[in-house]
Amino acid sequence: MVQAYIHDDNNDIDFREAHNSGKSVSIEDLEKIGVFYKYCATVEDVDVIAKERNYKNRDVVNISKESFGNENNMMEKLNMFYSEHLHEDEEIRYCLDGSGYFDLRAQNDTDWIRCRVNKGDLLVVPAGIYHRFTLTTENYIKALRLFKDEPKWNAIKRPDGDSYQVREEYLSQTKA
Ligand SMILES: CSCCC(=O)C(=O)O
Ligand SMILES: [Fe+2]
Repeated sequence: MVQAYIHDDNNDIDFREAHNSGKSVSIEDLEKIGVFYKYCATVEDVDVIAKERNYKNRDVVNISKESFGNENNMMEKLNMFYSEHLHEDEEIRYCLDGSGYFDLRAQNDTDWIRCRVNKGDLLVVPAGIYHRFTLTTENYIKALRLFKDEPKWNAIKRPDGDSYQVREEYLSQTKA
């Protein structure tokens, strides 16, 4: 089950630590910022949602020291995922094993909402939301990435994303 809360914004400790401020965030609050969450016990459960939401393609990513050869290569990748960005498509991730944190900008565009995903958690991050990703201190995730069309990963960093239509559409759909 996803665990969501306001990030403590303490940049003095590793971004893979929990950073739990103690202010919890509900699934309903996640829905208000356009995020879809569902616990799926099996990949067959994911297939049902993929059919409903017309996700036609998928691949698997494995992020760990072993999959990137060494700690430095892994950290380089983590630093890329951790820089605030948005996508023009949904970011659809199902945790097959391990764990990770998806940080999502709250409606106030100031707080980070941290979502910890573990095995079985399906999270859909909407197009146009600023977000970032990191591993937990477990340093390992294996995730299914689903796509509406061809698999692609095009991250648009802040503030470049501000001028994108998908950003304006996201803001108009989720304004408080
Ligand atoms: C677990 S996939 C890594 C996260 C990602 O693809 C992203 O933040 O865009
Ligand atoms: Fe992303």
